[in-house]
Amino acid sequence: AIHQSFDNLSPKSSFDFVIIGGGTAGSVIASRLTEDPQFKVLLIEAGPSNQGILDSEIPLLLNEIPPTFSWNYSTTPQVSAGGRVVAYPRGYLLGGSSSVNAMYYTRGSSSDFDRFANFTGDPGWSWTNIFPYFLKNEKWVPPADDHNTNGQFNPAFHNLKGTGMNTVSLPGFTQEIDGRVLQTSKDLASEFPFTLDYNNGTPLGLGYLQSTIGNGTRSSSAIAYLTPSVQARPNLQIVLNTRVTRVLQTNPIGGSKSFRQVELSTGSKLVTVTALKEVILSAGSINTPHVLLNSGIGDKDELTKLGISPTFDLPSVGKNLSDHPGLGVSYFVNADDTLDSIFGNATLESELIDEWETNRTGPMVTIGVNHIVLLRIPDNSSIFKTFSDPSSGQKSPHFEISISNGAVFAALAGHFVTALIVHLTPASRGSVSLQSNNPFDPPLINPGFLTSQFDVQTLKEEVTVVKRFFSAPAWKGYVLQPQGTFANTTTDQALEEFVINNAGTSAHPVGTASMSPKNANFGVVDPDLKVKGVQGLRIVDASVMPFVPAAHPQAATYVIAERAADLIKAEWQ
Ligand SMILES: Cc1cc2nc3c(=O)[nH]c(=O)nc-3n(C[C@H](O)[C@H](O)[C@H](O)COP(=O)(O)OP(=O)(O)OC[C@H]3O[C@@H](n4cnc5c(N)ncnc54)[C@H](O)[C@@H]3O)c2cc1C
Repeated sequence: AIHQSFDNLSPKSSFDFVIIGGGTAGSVIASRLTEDPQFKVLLIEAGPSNQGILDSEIPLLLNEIPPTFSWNYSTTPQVSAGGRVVAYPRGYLLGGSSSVNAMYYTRGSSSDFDRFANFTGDPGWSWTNIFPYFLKNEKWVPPADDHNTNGQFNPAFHNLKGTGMNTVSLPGFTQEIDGRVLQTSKDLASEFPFTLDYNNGTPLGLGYLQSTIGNGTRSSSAIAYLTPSVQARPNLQIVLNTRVTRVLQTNPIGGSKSFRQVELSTGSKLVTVTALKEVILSAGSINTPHVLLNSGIGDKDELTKLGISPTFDLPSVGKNLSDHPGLGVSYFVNADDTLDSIFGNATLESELIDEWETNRTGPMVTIGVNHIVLLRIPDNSSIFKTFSDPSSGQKSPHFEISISNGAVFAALAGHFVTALIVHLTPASRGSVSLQSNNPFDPPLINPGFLTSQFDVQTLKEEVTVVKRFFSAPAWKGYVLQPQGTFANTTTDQALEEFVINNAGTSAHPVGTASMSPKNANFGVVDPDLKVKGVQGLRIVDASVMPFVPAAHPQAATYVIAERAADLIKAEWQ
């Protein structure tokens, strides 16, 4: 059942597992654990339901999702990025960030997962062992326009059997620029070669975007895993609009501290609920360390300074924040049929929403990006004379370029083509910390953007690669002058200033409750995702990744959650 408030829950209820956060990972865990009727599960979500939010359902309207469904965080001033305070979106509703994200489905490279395995000493995280979980999560479906997809993906790497959960598809609406994008992979084949499927473990080249979209509609963790039949399970209770403030100590087990109790706010008062088996913290890369630190689990000296009694000294909590800095550059184009026409014209937008509601067709069924390019900085680049390569391997990209038929991610007057750069291998690291001992105060989020010169120098190089992309013959007569301050990036210094003044978040934070080897004196969780040194508390969300993968991280989050569900079931069944 779904409850709008904690007060609606029967006071007699008892739970084997209490999951904090009904987001991307938390919804997977709730769904998988309650497949076993013997497990009673409580899922607590701070935000409201995901139902009936049109801007969340319609892919192209992702930027119009109201701020009521975000935690509305922002960063601390980013000293190496012009002192700017950067908005930091996080989903605040059932499905979490999967209900508000941009729906890119990118798994990362095989070496990203092999690095997880080597770093943690657990072969279970390797690409080979994780691959079945991609197929367990993914439900490959035809695109919204049902076009022939031969030559646009490799079926060998996907689950076409209908047994998966999360719908994934190719773009269901052709953009006017698609032919030019594909022609660029021929015009400049050595730099931008076509790849049939970037989700095959070696994501290098220009390929068709795969998205978590089915029938022209967003697929989120809530939609895919908390279906009406899952919600109807007698062993699952979902409580919305309920914020967890802390995890509390329960009786020690085998001489170790135990944290099986959850403190939450009903809106008017703080109450507790205790798990018989485990508390699973799935509040995401920002709020998971926030809950831990408020609970006294973190660096004991830092907590003491804030007036919080340390309950367990774990200095790595909130450290190692890794995010992909990104930026967009646009060119004016010699056309008037770009996506910009839609956003400047309320009548047209509403007609296209009507088309979407009636047929699930038209431009609303995509995110406005049909192709992405995944590339490495060449080995002989002078950058590597100064910096070591932070990528996970030779077949793993350093950056991604998405090509969009408009300035879809910015409100600009005119007609544009846009390249969105995601710098996939940041060397900078940041942190999540507390500003006070009040659990309702937002955390201090410092991604440390551009604190490593590697990130500045590679982003400069990445912008230069975009310029080469649009210099291909395919764009002749179509691409006009660069838009805004991008037009001024004709000198090295101006390019550097452009990067420093424009790089922002791709909303991909990970690493703040990182896995580490079982007996390591750093890290937050063991490879089985149990919090180090304590009992009854596990973390399952993007925060456990020790390195940010060379990909938008929802696919990695899904497979981590799928494997975690198996680990938890194996332990308690
Ligand atoms: C705007 C945006 C665009 C993105 N685009 C993409 C993309 O295109 N492709 C991609 O792969 N990735 C994308 N990402 C990243 C991806 O969505 C996340 O990495 C992933 O969803 C994280 O999953 P999670 O389970 O760790 O956290 P979340 O999905 O954020 O879940 C955390 C949940 O916990 C709840 N919660 C937090 N604190 C508490 C508390 N104290 N009490 C109760 N509940 C709490 C939250 O409300 C939320 O529902 C994007 C993210 C954002 C925000």
